[in-house]
Amino acid sequence: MNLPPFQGFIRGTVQVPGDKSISHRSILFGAMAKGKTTVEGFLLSEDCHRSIECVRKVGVQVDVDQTNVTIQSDGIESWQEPTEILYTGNSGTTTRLLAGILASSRIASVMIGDESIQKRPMKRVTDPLKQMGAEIIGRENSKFTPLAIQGKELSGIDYTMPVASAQVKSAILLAGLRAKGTTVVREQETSRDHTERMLTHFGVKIEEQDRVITLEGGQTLHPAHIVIPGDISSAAFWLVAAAIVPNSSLTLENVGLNSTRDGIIEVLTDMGATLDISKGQSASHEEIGTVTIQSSQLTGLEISGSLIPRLIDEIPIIALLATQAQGKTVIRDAEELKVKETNRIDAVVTELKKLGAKIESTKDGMIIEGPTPLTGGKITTYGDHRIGMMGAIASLISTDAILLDDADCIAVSYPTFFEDYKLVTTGS
Ligand SMILES: O=C(O)C1=C[C@@H](OP(=O)(O)O)[C@@H](O)[C@H](O)C1
Ligand SMILES: C=C(OP(=O)(O)O)C(=O)O
Repeated sequence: MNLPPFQGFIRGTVQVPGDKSISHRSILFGAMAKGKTTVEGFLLSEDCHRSIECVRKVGVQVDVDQTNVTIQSDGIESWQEPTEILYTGNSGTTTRLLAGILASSRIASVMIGDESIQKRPMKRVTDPLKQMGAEIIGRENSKFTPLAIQGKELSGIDYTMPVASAQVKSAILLAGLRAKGTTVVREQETSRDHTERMLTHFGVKIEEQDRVITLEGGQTLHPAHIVIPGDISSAAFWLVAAAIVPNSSLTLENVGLNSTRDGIIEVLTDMGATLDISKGQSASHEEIGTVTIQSSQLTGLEISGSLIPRLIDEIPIIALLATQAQGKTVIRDAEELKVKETNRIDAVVTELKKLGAKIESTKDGMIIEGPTPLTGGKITTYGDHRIGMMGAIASLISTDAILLDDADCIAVSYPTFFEDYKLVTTGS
């Protein structure tokens, strides 16, 4: 896709599509509950379709009507053994959360994903699940998919997380729900807590104190109605666009503002962006609000430690933001980027360098010097939606056209991205 250089400013009001993390959970938890779960504001992206297809294969009925979804299930105890392999595509969230759920079910199943998923680490979930008694076989001693899982009764676990990962935390908690005894997950850094919030919404008793999450086994989920907020990880692309294109002003409505996900707001504020945030009423245990941003002078800063999990998926677009900030931006403690859809440290540094950015990789992040005017060029996405969107936003400030080798991958999380691109650049 060829994106010509842009000469105007960013303006208008955008409602980004539903949150991807919460959309996955609505399907998976709805499939575990006995009865009818209804969802509003569902994200109709490729990754979320993978979650829907997987639960359909175990006998759960899912009806999609635009962004309204109905899940009708007889409960996880009635899941049927799938005759086909469960295909999780590009979705780490589907693969890892489902691994925990299937391990505690009573059915045998096999899961496989696309080329990228086949390279992503699974031992981080298979190890603790096996400690709970799970029967899992996977490539290279359960390091990678395909994973073959024979569901059975598990025992609770007291597990200290070696990495900040909501997918690992969720897999253990979901397995713990049907296990004997208590499951305790201890986090060193807080990762997104959508699972804990949504389990509460489904009537599960779960406690969190000082990064220690505890639940008793033998609990069932009660069907619920879920309202999904706009995805702050999608909103981040427009927030950055408005921050770096001179004379811009943009409003994002109905954005999820969960405090375990709002690191991008903190970074923009600390860099000197002009932001106005009004929090609305929470829906389905998640905070929601409206964010307005205006372009302004930006200054580089350090991003590290507990802030990293709060903005892990936003680092590609934050790197682009940092190319336009005065001084140095240092991103540390972000090794996890190496095991996403692609190695996002290498991908971001290689691709932004092609556009003339002053950016270097480090062992756990990157260092960016700004402000630097960006040229056009050919961006390789590596099939990674977030690299694709970073490239598209770069075209809003580049002097020449940006050529994206594969814009289709953006549909993994944001299928209507280019409609909103047109909206914010043309006003309609
Ligand atoms: O739980 C989730 O919905 C997610 C958790 C994060 O992954 P990790 O758990 O690997 O950190 C994030 O990068 C991913 O996009 C979605
Ligand atoms: C890493 C991501 O998702 P997942 O882990 O679900 O593939 C992402 O959306 O950036």
